[in-house]
Amino acid sequence: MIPILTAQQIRDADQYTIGHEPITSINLMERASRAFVRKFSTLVPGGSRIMIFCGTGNNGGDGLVIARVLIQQAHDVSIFVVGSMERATEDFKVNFERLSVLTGIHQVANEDQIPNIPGNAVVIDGLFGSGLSRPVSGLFANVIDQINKSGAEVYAIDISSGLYPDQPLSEGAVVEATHTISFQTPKLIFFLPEMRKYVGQWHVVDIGLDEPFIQSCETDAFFTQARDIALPSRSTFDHKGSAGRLLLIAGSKGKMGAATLSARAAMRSGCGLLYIHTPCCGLNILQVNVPEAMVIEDEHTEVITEVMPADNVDVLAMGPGIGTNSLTQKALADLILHTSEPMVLDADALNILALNPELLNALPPESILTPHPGEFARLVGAWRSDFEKLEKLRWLAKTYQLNVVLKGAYSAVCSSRGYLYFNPTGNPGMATAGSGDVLTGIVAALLAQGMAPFDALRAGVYLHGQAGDEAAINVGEISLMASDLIEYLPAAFKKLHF
Ligand SMILES: NC(=O)C1=CN([C@@H]2O[C@H](COP(=O)(O)OP(=O)(O)OC[C@H]3O[C@@H](n4cnc5c(N)ncnc54)[C@H](OP(=O)(O)O)[C@@H]3O)[C@@H](O)[C@H]2O)[C@@H](O)CC1
Ligand SMILES: [K+]
Repeated sequence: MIPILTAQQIRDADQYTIGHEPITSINLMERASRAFVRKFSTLVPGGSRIMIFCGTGNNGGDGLVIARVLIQQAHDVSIFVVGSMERATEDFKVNFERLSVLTGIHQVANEDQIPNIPGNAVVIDGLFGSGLSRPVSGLFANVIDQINKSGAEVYAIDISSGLYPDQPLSEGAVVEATHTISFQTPKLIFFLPEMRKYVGQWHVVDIGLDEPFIQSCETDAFFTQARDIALPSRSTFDHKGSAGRLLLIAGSKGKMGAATLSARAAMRSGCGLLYIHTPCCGLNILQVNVPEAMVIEDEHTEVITEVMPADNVDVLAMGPGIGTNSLTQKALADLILHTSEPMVLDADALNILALNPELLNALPPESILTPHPGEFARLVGAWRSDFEKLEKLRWLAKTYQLNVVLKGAYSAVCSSRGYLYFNPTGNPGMATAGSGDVLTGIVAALLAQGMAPFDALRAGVYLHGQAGDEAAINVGEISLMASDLIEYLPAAFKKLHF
């Protein structure tokens, strides 16, 4: 996993690397900027007119190095330095001298000197990086306004000017980048939907900061990588009873599709034995659609009214398609009170929890919740910013000792200790009916096979997204539907067994 560092930790990593590699700070700037150019060159067609805007801090210093390297590669480059040279950093000054030998540098000291930016130009934004200390206003804001209005493609160096790596949106001007080429580690804001407009598509380039130092930084947020995902192992002497016995409590009249999707996803995820508790109306549907499962009928024809834990199952999962009938509410409450092992709750089970919040206290510790943003809001109330949303996620997980995933782009998986792991897989095509039911089946099956609850959740979210990515390659994001996720689960599992 990749630790997500604060602005201060990034500065510390820079300083540590300078002192211990050792490398001079001017050479580290050179190395970072050359890494930027290597990535930039893969994204921008040759022959583009490139306009580089620099502040006089080290982000601007990077801009000057990038200008020099691009000029040496025969690109058409114009450079604009905004703000006072008196405040320039040492490394900026050295690179200013080096560049001056090769080309003229435009100074922008007032509004009249802001250049016209054609829509077909490529802008490189080096106004501010991680050293931003206040909202951007005045001349800098005017320059940013021109950049945003121009319609040109914008490549931010390290981070869009006006954004803090680890804080909510400031009130000042912010560059709306189409791409951000960031140094060494992704920044927290890259994972937040409200920042998308400013960050654009992000890329991280290795600038050789000290890896042991980065790994030793204390943080509670990470970006999950494939190598972090463990899977249950099968041994020669396994039989269906030892490969995980799951009781899925799902379905109600008109919502048997949710039960079917969950059940099939569980079987595709290695569940050894699957029981499905469902209202009588679901019997035939499930027997036909999931012949691998054993179906237990509720007394009621249309909704679930009573279900208890049984000795012959390892894990309980409840929610897909169950509705929120008062009889089902009571069934869930009774089940929770009689269960001591971690269970998986999704969909209407979460809505029932929101209607009866006292049940949260009774949930077995380490249970797993898989809300989408609507269900999450019902559980914790509305939020004003994505930062507040993450705080609420941590609060829910820590207060009730739960493992919770907040589904969406970069689904945030939170452990009961409040550690956040952003998931790298998945695509917008997965925002489709039944997608969540598939996730429930995958996670419950992994849990039933003996994985620790947090590991099962993180792996399930990763595999679900990977199946979505495999499906999207073949059917496209628009046509993608939840049953495709199940079809492509084998490919997702195979990919992890490299
Ligand atoms: N450290 C390293 O070795 C490496 C660093 N690298 C690069 O350096 C970047 C960080 O550089 P940095 O720390 O110099 O800060 P940067 O963002 O350029 O600007 C600071 C200047 O802006 C000013 N200022 C701030 N806010 C303002 C506002 N709203 N309006 C107006 N002014 C404002 C601020 O003023 P002050 O707050 O001091 O008053 C100060 O003068 C980093 O993102 C990466 O690109 C790489 O080369 C790798 C090696
Ligand atoms: K920048």
